[in-house]
Amino acid sequence: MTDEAVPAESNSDKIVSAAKLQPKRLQPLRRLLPFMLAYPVRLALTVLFLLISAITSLAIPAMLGGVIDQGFIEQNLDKVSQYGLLIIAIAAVMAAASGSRFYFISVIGERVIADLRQAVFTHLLRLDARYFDTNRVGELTSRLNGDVAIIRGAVGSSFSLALRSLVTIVGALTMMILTSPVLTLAVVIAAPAILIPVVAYSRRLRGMSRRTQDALADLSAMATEMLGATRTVKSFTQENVQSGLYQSRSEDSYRAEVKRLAARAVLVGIVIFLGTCALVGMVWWGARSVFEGSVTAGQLAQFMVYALMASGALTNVSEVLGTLQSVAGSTERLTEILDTEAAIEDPKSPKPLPVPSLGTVEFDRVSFAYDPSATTPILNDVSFSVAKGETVALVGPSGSGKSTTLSLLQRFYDVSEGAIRVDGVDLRDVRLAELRQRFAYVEQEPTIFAGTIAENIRFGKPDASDAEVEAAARAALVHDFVVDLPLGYDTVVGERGVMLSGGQKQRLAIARAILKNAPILLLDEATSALDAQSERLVQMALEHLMEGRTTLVIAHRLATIRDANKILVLDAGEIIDQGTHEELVAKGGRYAELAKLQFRTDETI
Ligand SMILES: Nc1ncnc2c1ncn2[C@@H]1O[C@H](COP(=O)(O)OP(=O)(O)OP(=O)(O)O)[C@@H](O)[C@H]1O
Repeated sequence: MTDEAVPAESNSDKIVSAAKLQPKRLQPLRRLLPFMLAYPVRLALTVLFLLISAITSLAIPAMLGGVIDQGFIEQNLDKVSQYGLLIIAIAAVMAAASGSRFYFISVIGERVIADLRQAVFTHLLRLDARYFDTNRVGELTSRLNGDVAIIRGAVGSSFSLALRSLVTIVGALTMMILTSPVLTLAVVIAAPAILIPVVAYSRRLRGMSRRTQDALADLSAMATEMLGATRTVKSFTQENVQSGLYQSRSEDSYRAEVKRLAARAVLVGIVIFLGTCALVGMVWWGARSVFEGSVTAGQLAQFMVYALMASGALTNVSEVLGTLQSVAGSTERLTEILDTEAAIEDPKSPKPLPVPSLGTVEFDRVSFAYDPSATTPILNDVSFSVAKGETVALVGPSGSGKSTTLSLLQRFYDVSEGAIRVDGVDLRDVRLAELRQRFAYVEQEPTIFAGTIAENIRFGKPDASDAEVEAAARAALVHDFVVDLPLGYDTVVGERGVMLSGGQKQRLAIARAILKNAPILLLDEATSALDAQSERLVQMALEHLMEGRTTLVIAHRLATIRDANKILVLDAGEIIDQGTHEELVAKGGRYAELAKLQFRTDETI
């Protein structure tokens, strides 16, 4: 009985999946069609091999009927041999066709997945900053990985199985009718007696399965969060607390799963019992027909094989439909990304920026809010201009809008009112790539990628020669520590540059900016103090970078501020004062207060 329990259990699963089916939820699958239709030859070959394999597999039971009636019953060994050879020949064709069908549909599946993944990734990179403000990166990568994996697992095999099963059902039913219309009618009438109770019961299972999945999702979200923050967990000695929390959630998931399994066990029992009753009924009815002489023994055997093929195919279809439903869900989540339009795109008729660059920046009565419905703007009526080669420092308390100013300048967001001009041209009239080529941006906490040092420096100019990379590295004082590394520029720096010190990371980011060689430098000075030696090296690297470039700097260091041609004092999104350091100090007031509190003076101590 245990041997039977295995297929019976998987059948119940399939039937449960069928019960979950809601046809309209399969609609998103249509979006996969264009990806498949892009490969018409492979698709046509798949259909061809599918038909050949289905037809040949239907021919074999017909041979079986002949073997029994003309071979076994008449005890004619020659006939058995003839049919045997025929079956072997048909099986050879069927094997070749099935293998080819599997190969072609799987290859199409892989191709579709690769194309879809690429389309989503490319599209995501084009979307604007606002999109990433409102969508969690973790969720997006999970869509890119998880949803693609779900589709990948199903597209090739499930489509193949669904097509083959549908053809088999139609073929087997036709052959059943041809073999014995009366027996077919009996089967068709008896089938609902089994299906109805099973479907009704499996509805209960549906809700349970969702609860298990929710509990599991909760568990994996917690693991991702905690494993990404092991240092914080250890530092606050929360290992045991978090482990306990994880355990209690894990137990929830376990209990939900046990409940579901118990319910499924009942379903398996129902399926085994009703299935056996049906089989006994069919054998009894078939035997009666043989005794009456309305069918031969061979025809009965043939009929039963077709009936088994049809029921196998039916359970396959139901299983596939269940799988396709989750594929539809994943497809929907991915196409949602593809359907999102970037709020910031290239203008319809772009204007060219002057060549060579004028190196000027102008904010003209700019107002801006991240949330368009907000009543108080983040920047309010901000106007200033930076001439070629000038250094302008932005200072102000936390949250006053300094980083926002640099984001707007690179057109990560569009201004709500007013205009920003670079080299005399409104940002919104310039192609995004052309605009951003004008800036070298050094972030406060520079992004270091998991590749090698050379790859990190080359990030903005992938075709730079080794000599150019080294020249930039020398200017940024990166070369000195690189030569001491065993693999030099080919040293892998680890995710987020974990193998580098804070000062080294900053110099690496400066080398990257030097190599980009853009006319306007946007600099967000690090607030965290480096030791004096590191600080001096970063300062020297920055001086190389600033040479001959227009610079807009969010300043935290007194040295930068002293050297600036102009200081803009921001407060709550407004420029409350501007001038040189000496002028502003002489005025006293807000700037002098701020300077005392905020600016790092370690270099003057
Ligand atoms: N992506 C965002 N979405 C919504 N609000 C934001 C976003 N970025 C910043 N803000 C808000 O805009 C205001 C200005 O932030 P901004 O980062 O420009 O200030 P800042 O002067 O650079 O501050 P800090 O010196 O602390 O970096 C803050 O109130 C902040 O909460």
